Amino acid sequence: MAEPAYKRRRTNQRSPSPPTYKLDDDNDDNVELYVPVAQRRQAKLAKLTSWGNSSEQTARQQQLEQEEREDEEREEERKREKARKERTLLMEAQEVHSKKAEEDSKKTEQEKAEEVDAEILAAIASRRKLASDLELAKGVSYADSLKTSWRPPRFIAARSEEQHQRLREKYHIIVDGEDPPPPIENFTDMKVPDVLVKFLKSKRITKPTPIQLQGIPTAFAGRDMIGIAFTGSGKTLAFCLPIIMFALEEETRLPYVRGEGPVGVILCPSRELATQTYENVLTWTAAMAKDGKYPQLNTLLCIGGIAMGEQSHVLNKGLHIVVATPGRLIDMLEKRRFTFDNCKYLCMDEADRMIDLGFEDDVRNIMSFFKRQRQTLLFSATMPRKIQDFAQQSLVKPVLVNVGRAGAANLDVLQVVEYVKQEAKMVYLLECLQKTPPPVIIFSENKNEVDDIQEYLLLKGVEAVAIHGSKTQEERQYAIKSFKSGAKDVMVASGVASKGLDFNDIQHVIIFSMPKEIEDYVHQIGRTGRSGKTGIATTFVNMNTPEQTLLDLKYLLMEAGQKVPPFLQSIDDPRAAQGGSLKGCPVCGGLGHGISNCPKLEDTQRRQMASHRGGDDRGGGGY
Ligand SMILES: Nc1ncnc2c1ncn2[C@@H]1O[C@H](COP(=O)(O)OP(=O)(O)OP(=O)(O)O)[C@@H](O)[C@H]1O
Repeated sequence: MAEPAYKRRRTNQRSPSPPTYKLDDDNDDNVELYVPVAQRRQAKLAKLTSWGNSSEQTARQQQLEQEEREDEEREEERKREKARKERTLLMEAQEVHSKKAEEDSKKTEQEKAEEVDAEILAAIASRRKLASDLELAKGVSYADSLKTSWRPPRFIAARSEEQHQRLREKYHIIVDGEDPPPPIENFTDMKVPDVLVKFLKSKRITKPTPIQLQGIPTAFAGRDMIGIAFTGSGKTLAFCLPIIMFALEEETRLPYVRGEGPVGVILCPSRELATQTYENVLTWTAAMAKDGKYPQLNTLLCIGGIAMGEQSHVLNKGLHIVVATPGRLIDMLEKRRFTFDNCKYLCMDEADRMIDLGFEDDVRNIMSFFKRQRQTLLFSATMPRKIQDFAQQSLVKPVLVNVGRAGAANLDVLQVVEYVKQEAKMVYLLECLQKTPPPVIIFSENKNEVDDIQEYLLLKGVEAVAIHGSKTQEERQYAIKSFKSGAKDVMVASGVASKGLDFNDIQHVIIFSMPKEIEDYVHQIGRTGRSGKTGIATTFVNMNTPEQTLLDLKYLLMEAGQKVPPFLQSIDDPRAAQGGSLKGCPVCGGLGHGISNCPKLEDTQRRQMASHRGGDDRGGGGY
């Protein structure tokens, strides 16, 4: 009687068969069960010798031995095949690895560094477009620039593109973008009203500077633009004139009444810069209204630290132009003190600084108050490639107008770099002040040091005022006013006063402590040598100045054809030893380092981390 199946299974469990192994894990259909040779031989021998006479058994024995030899050979072959397979995989892996190593070894250190730089740049380039949240959410994008009624004079429009290009080359203007408007060499041909041309002449502004010559026609034509030109080259007029002309056109067509406007807004990263731009706009609009031929335009200064009640007389009329810092502007828009329902023009001065200072979201917020397409203009003396690329994506058919390398120093400034020991700085400062007559600006990176320098100078009988971020709005205004009017000879300032401020005929800029970021240095020395005049900048460096900064400085001096002192000459660029070209940093424009060593990037990341932790680390006094 056959045993029940469950019992047989139990028996098998008690005397288990020898273990079997799969040879080929990848293919279950062809599984070949492997029984070790010794076991196979023993089983076979027992089977063959268990029957027949002795000669038959001997013959079977020999046959068995023969089979065993064949088995062994097969076994050897199987082992060799297995080893071959394993070796091939290993070798393949090794080959791939050594090929990559060979390719890597062919790359210069410079190429490897460039690859790393490109990776870092790609990682930080993931910004959102500079557009309003509504536009972003709805995917609204405009295909065409804003239409304006301005046309260049016929004789200029009739010129060929080659002729335009020759003119640009004459003034070292580089333009980029589709179908750029023509450069125009005088204000009258730009169709600027005679009264304003006369007024500008009275201020010794007779011929447009290169950025004006290409930038004003570009803005008049309604094109979005990025304008880059060195410090003191007249960017303010280039972006104020178009807004004034658009406002005039609107007001002439149908006068603005209370609650209407503005036509356009100019955004600045600091209160001081906004105040200065506002004063320029007031001067130019007043000059036009003076002879009664043109209507009076109303301009509002919208910055933190001043009571808006003071300006209620402007808000009680139709409003044409607003000059603002981001924080106060948002506040006013949210309170609906005015709206951007008919606003068509947005200009950001020192646009890169605005983004650097963390105003990117504020700018986007401001954009969301626009109800229709706007013309957007971004201006700066230093606009590194990273911000240019990012900004270009946010504009409509933009024209890039570039006069000189973004971040290059103004060639009208004689740059002198001196090695001065920390403890000798104060005394040497007095000696340095003798180089030129006043007015002189002294820059320091540190607020306490600004105060110390002012105190020291006052003790020595020098009429000095001081300005930095911890001063009250009144103190800041007093310092600027008394220095501008000539009542004070020396202004001691921290970085806040450096960018964009236009003081009359500064003879000498002394940089008491060299800023870490070379862009700041470019802006600081740029307070002299403005509107075609020459000036001197003396910079103190010593062993406290980071080598990286000194290297940036060395290259900047070389680029500007300035004297490089021996202690700077002796600093070697570690990148030079690695071969290849020494490109400027795309984040800050510094020529002495790549992106991986960028102090500005480090600083931005530090600030971002601080703001993630909840701190508001924004500087610049933009509110
Ligand atoms: N076409 C011109 N001819 C002569 N002087 C001019 C001209 N345009 C502007 N200026 C004068 O040049 C000075 C510097 O101009 P502005 O402040 O606009 O420079 P900027 O390019 O904005 O400099 P920054 O980058 O430092 O802000 C001003 O005093 C201005 O009146």
